[in-house]
Amino acid sequence: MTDKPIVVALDYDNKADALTLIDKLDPAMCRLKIGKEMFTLFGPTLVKDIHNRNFDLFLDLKFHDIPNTVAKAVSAAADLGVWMTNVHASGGLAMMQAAKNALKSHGKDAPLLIAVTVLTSMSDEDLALLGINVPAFEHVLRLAKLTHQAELDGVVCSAQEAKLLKSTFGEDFKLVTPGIRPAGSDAGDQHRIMTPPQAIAVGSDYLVIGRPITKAVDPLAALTAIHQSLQTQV
Ligand SMILES: O=c1ccn([C@@H]2O[C@H](COP(=O)(O)O)[C@@H](O)[C@H]2O)c(=O)[nH]1
Repeated sequence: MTDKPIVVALDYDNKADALTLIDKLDPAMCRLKIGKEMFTLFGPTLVKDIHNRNFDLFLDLKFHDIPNTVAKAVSAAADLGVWMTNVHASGGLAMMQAAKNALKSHGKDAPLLIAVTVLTSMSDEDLALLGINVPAFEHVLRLAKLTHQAELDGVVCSAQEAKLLKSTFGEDFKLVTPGIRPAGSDAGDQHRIMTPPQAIAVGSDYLVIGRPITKAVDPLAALTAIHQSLQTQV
């Protein structure tokens, strides 16, 4: 199992609430993620606040635009010193290659760069509405192949595709899996889900977990329970 596989997704509209939770967490137990909501509301200052608390930060902005624009956005994310950032694989090979090239000048300080395949909220039926008439796992595999060809560090996928992707691309290709739900917890808008121990067992490197922790009555207890459920299976 990867060192510190849990990435807590902070989707708050209130910075004080987010910092209250962060101040209860231990950077030795988890990494953090902020996405479009928190970055739009609180910007690079929030990134600094999180870095000052010694957490690795995944800046989940899922860039998807023309290659030149995405390259500049990824470079700006790298300038913030984040641990990981991402683009949409659907932006295509040239876009992903431009993003990767933009990180060359950051050398060893470059963040991990991964690409979103098929959002974990999407089912086969949702894909069919877009004219994609193959099961989600096939489209994930197709986009992961493109991502691998562009020499990115890995993909965002669901844990349901993890076994297939690990056996196809090998151990070094990182699998970052949202749609993680402890047994009995509410799936919400997520479709392709798996429990934390199952996700690790099938090859997920990083488990992105939001509401099962942040909406719990006791978020620290929820995180600790998930952390312990992973330790017992090592
Ligand atoms: O395919 C994807 C890509 C990103 N996400 C993000 O992960 C978290 C999941 O939060 P939960 O509350 O655990 O559902 C959220 O920030 C999404 O933007 C994803 O879910 N699926």
